[in-house]
Amino acid sequence: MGRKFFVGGNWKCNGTIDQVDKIVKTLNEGQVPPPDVVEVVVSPPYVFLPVVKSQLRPEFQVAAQNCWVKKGGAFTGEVSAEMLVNLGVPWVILGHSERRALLGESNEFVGDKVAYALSQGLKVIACVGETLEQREAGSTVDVVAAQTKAIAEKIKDWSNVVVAYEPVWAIGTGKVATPDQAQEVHASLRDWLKVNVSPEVSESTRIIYGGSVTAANCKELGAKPDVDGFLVGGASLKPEFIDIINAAAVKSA
Ligand SMILES: O=C(CO)COP(=O)(O)O
Repeated sequence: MGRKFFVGGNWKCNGTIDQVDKIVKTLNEGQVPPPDVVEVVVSPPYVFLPVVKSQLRPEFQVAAQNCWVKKGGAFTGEVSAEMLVNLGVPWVILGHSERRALLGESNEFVGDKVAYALSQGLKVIACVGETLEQREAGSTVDVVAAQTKAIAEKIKDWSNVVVAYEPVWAIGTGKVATPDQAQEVHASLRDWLKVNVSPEVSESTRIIYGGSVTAANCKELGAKPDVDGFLVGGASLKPEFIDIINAAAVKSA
């Protein structure tokens, strides 16, 4: 079995209820390939999760953008994995570079979060990626390997994990990685999984690309053999997200 194409929309900290209604309407009306060809997951801010989940076409799923590292309790401002499960939210994005950089989430903390979320039955989109300085210093492969290792040390079962390679310099900048740059890192991540986890996990785990993905660049990126889909930021708030979902056709063609 091949890896099913995966398209995630990370809305980040954006939207009003009126805008959310509009985006959901656009998603619900869009022509997209069937669910056996592409898995679509949209990630609104927490406060909009219930309304999006209740209004979204049933074959699209929702994800939270974060969750707490362990069981809920006296952790003001946090949302626990248990709460997401309780609301029927199947997915969570963890380790996004904005949280790593702005909120100081370390590799180890992200590994703990991934392990806890999986233990509660959530599926995880785990983000890795290098900064511009790290790329220029030639350490891209080492950086993403270290981020992946911190997760691999804490989990055994990868079947509910999607890895999102999101180079920090490409996020929100309009500076997309070239298809070859993306393929190179995706292949190195897949090789890392093969050597350090197992050939089966390497073969079956989806590695998706994020960073300035648009309708204009998604087909070329998605055609690369180790690019199994996308995690889309800015363009996931726009009608072009439907075109990006349709890039799944490059794999099923
Ligand atoms: O961070 C991202 C998705 O998680 C990518 O954001 P942009 O698509 O806006 O560059």
